[in-house]
Amino acid sequence: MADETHRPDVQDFIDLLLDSPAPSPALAEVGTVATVGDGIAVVSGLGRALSDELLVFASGVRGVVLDLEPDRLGVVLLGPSERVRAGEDVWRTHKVISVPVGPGLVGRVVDATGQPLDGKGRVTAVAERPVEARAPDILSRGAVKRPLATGLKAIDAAVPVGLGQRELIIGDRQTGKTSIALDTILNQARSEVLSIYCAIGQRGDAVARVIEALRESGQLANTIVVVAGDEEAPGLAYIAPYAAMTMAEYFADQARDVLVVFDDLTHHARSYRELSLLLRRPPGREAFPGDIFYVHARLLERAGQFTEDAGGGSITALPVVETQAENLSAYIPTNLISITDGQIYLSPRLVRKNQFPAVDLGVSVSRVGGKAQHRAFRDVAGNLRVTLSQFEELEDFARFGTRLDDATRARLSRGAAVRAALRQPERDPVPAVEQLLVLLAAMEGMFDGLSETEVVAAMDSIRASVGDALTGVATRIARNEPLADEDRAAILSVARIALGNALGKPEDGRDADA
Ligand SMILES: Nc1ncnc2c1ncn2[C@@H]1O[C@H](COP(=O)(O)OP(=O)(O)OP(=O)(O)O)[C@@H](O)[C@H]1O
Repeated sequence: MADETHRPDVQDFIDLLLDSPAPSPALAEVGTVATVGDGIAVVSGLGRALSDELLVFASGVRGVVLDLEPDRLGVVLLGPSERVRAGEDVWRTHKVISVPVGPGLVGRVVDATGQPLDGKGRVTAVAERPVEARAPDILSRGAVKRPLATGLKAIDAAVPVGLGQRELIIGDRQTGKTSIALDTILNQARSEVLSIYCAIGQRGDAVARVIEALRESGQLANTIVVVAGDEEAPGLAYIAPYAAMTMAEYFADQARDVLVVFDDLTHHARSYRELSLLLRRPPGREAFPGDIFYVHARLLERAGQFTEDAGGGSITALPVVETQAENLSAYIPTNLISITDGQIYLSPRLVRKNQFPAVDLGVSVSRVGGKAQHRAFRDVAGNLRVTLSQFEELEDFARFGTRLDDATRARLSRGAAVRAALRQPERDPVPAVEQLLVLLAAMEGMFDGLSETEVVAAMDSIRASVGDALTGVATRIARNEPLADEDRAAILSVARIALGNALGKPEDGRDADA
């Protein structure tokens, strides 16, 4: 009897269900870590996860799905793998890996996920955008026709770079690759171009030096620094350049010109190779996975000059790649040479001669920049390459102690003077007018026969003498007009006086000597 009185009536049960708050179904897809190590985790039980989806581990580490297989996921970790344990839970986020974008990033040092590394507090973002994006189509692209001034005589005169171009900086270790990229960023203090420096797999002290140089010059305020160091998870190094490109795209959409430096893609390729081998993808040439070309092509294809309809901005990419023993035909360098619109090759031979920047003009080329070069430069620098290549040939020949005729000797002395004029210390980008003055003076033979110290003194004096006399020339250069004969004459007369002052002799002192 007692049992019967306590048995809940079916109607009561239904009433209870109806009175209770409506059940809210929540979809929690949880998987488990099967194995973990070296920046990779294999996760099971998340059969519906998508490629590039962000996953969150119970330990707080995040990861990106790179491999989709029926019974397991290959996940690249974006944090230390030591924190992740086999057997721990993993959740789907239903989001692809994204980074914050917006003006709040300018002047900041952030990691590959956009989190601050400079201790200046949270980054204020306008939005979050996926790190992977489709490259703009052909109709959204315009011609590269505006110059990007690097402030380096050897580059602006002979291997000019245009806004929206992809120019590779290539060379052996310690040939000055980073210095060229950094000087180009420093020179943007004279322009409206916004810079992004993306350090991939570099030692902390090397990155700290770059940040210090940017801070000292005040250019950090106009630059975003994205860092994925060599001590961090290889997954961060892998996504860093894509994250930097996403940040650049935000500004290009607002019609801004952006310069992005990837320093360097050799480390990027190595990180991707490491991840791919750990994920047991089949290795190809030099053990790189088969899609390594696509990895770099889809990154650099996102750069360009865009039409008004597509935002009107531009993204100029300066990827850096390291060669070994000057082998330009190694796998990653040849891939990048074929993806980019030209390369600036830095030669150890010139480094040994203390010729900095060590740009080898015989091997360097700019496939589109010539159209973007200032017209004034085209006039002056047209013969530069020829003069230098003839000089280098003769220089080798003259080493045998052959007796030389006067014409050959004159050519040698002109070549040596022009090469000396291309020298430039680090962190000292030169404005266009000053470059023109120095190059015109050298090409006209004003430095012939001078010692190296004399050429340096002469160049300093010439640069210091750019004043009111040349304002007209400066304006015409800025307006991209060619040099008139009067301009050349004005430049040469200013240069001649400056040269006389530098050598302690009025006018051209060498005549007085004779
Ligand atoms: N214009 C210059 N004048 C004098 N020295 C320079 C110049 N440019 C670079 N150097 C020197 O050359 C060395 C190498 O420079 P840098 O670090 O830029 O080369 P890198 O090729 O990027 O090196 P890494 O292989 O380590 O990446 C540095 O000691 C630097 O001070």
